[in-house]
Amino acid sequence: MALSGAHNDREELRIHESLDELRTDLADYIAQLSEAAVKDRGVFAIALSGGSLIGLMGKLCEAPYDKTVDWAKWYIFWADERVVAKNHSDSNYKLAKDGLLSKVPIVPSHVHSINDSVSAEEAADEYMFVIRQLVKTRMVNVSDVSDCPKFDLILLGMGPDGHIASLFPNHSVLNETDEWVTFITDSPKPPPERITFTLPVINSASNVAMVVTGESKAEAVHLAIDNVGPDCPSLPARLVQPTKGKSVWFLDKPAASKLDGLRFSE
Ligand SMILES: O=C1O[C@H](COP(=O)(O)O)[C@@H](O)[C@H](O)[C@H]1O
Repeated sequence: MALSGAHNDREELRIHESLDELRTDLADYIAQLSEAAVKDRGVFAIALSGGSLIGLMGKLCEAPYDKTVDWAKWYIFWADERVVAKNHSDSNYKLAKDGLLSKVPIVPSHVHSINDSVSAEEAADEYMFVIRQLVKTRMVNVSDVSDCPKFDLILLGMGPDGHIASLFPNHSVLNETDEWVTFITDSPKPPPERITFTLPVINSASNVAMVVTGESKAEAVHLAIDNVGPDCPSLPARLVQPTKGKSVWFLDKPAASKLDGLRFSE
């Protein structure tokens, strides 16, 4: 690892020499959290995002993880989803199914994707209902601070504009505090209709991982982590601050290249 450190006892920064090294560290991290949650509660409730994240999780399909992870105990959700058919190339579900879920022995009934045959608003409402039922049975834990679901792990990517899940900069969706899951119909990044976990749910998780690679994201990483400028408080990535949980940034060197105080020797 090029560098590993902590801003405070709840926020960790892991900067990797190579994507291969990042992939291995990410797989180790997820496997360890899965093992701990299964030991503690008998299940592991994990929420995925779309985009580059799924490719970076690829090592989980390989030895030793394919055999050592207790896949039957995984309950899978999406922190955000595009409102398109499940077989559409824009679907975050399809991305995860093709790249991960079809390659490991996940229980199909534990995979909680959105209803793709209703409107964005209805899909968000239905998804919240599904999560509510699983909170009642404690398949998903509940936060004692916010009464929100407390996922064991929420995995987030970040766009070059600093968006996470489908929470975009300066969008009114950032102010949603009543709902666990909400919808937008005007995403600046296509496709326009999406559903997304809200900030209170993300910040209620036990663990949040932000997995970000590439130079195009270096400026947003700098703004989010170095907390620069009071004028950009609505940068979504900056608003990820788990109330009681822990957050870890997984970065490669290009994504970390604009962080204050970091100079890498080649
Ligand atoms: O649209 C989305 O973008 C973000 C970031 O994607 P990336 O390809 O730049 O990593 C992703 O995290 C989110 O789930 C997705 O819907």
